[in-house]
Amino acid sequence: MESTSFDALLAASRESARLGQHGAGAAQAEEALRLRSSGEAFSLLALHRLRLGNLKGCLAAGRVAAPLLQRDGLWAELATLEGVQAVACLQAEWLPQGLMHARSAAAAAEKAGGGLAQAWADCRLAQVSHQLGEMARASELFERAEAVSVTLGAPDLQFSILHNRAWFVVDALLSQLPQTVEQMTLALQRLERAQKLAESLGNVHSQGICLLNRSRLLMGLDNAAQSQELARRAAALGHEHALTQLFVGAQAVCVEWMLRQGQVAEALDTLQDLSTALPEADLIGHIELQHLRVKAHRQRGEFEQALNAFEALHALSLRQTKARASLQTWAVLHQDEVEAERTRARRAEADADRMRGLARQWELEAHIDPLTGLGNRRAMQASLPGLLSAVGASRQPPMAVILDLDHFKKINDRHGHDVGDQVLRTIGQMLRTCIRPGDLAARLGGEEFLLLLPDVKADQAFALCERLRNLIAAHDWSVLADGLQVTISLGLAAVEAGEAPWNAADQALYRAKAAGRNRTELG
Ligand SMILES: Nc1nc2c(ncn2[C@@H]2O[C@H](COP(=O)(O)OP(=O)(O)OP(=O)(O)O)[C@@H](O)[C@H]2O)c(=O)[nH]1
Repeated sequence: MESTSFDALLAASRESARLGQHGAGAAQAEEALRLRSSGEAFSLLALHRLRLGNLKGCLAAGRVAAPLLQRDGLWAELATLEGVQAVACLQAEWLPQGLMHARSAAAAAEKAGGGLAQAWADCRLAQVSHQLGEMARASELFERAEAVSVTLGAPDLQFSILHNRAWFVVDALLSQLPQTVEQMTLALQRLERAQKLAESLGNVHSQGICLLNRSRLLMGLDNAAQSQELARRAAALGHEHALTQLFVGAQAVCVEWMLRQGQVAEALDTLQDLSTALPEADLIGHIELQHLRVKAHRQRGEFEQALNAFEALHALSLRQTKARASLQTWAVLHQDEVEAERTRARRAEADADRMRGLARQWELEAHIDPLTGLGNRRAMQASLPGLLSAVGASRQPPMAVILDLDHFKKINDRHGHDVGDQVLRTIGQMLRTCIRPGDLAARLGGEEFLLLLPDVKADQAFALCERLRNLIAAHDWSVLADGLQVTISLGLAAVEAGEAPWNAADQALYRAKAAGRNRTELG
């Protein structure tokens, strides 16, 4: 039950990742982790948190996930996770760690084997290389990864490569670095291709960021009308799927357009609404809005307000620098926290293992007769549907044999209860050795045993009964007690569908007892 809901939550979180619905995906991964500690669930959580802009949370989940995936030899999953962490480090401008994670991704991908994991790792390494200013290396890696993604038909990887290559141009544009028309046009083409892939994948997050970045590039190329159209579509997607960063980014493009149109009052009103909507922690978003506010006041000649806005912008930038610096030291400072999380994860897993072990043992005990080690009545009832469904092929119902010790009360009375127990145990062993691998033997209770024999004709089953009866009668029981003799009576009949599947065998046994015992009767 628990494992079913865990598996379902994990699958749902994976599906949310595929569809770019990261708010829901993070909640599903967290819910799954409440049931069981799992490298895959932590890894999904890291991905969702990255997409939601929670970089610290992403890295925290990643640090717990990595050793679990490594322990289980899930190299492809580990490569993906390392790639996600590399991207988180890049977003925090923590390049050395980004490089480390990208290299770990490549190492894990090599262990995983197969071109796809390696191509993803190349893509991550390319992103880091670009950020480090190694443009030629970045292009080479991107091209190698792209060739693999096309050959293997991996549209999500293709999307990532196209989008990342275009993003470098958009990023430079946002940082007010001049870009050539050729660079912007090429980036736009890549994003158009990426957009088609995102649509075919049905991933709303990917579609949204494509629309947004296309609208930013179009603004850079002074194609305002089309830029507005795309920004509005991106904002609608962001609003519909609670992707706040997307929504605010797209609205910021609209504000930019209002400013170009001279609609300054409207632009300032919209900026106010956006600041309220954006979570305080989203510094990048607030900085973008504040940039626009400075621009708006300057445009209207409100230099004092522009100066105030600029000071606020400066304060935000300072906070961002501090946040980035603190994120860089965070991993070191919070080593204890991470360790505690790991210990908790290990303990939860050990607890879950123990509970699973106990459950298995209880399940087993509930079906086993402790005296003989044979199955009990419950075990027989549980295996009956399987036996009967196999009947279809052979068209022959299993034979049931009920076997009962003769005058067992006298044995107990004369030789003691312990000897009686020994007799029952010995009979259990004899039954076990006499039946074929597909046959079932159980102790129904007291001195009564049941055999279920699939794929056997009545005369063969009768012969087995007689062999057993003679074996038991001829056995040297005196090793257990002086003068001890044991015989059995057997009733044999085909298993019947319905409430009392071995009723006919029971009736036959009754006749065997009535006819003088130590004999087999066929029902
Ligand atoms: N030693 C021992 N005796 C048991 C166990 N379970 C049931 N018995 C005894 O088995 C005896 C069964 O007696 P009855 O039902 O009269 O049957 P019987 O003496 O074998 O007579 P028939 O079946 O008519 O031949 C009772 O005395 C029970 O106490 C057990 O686990 N160990």
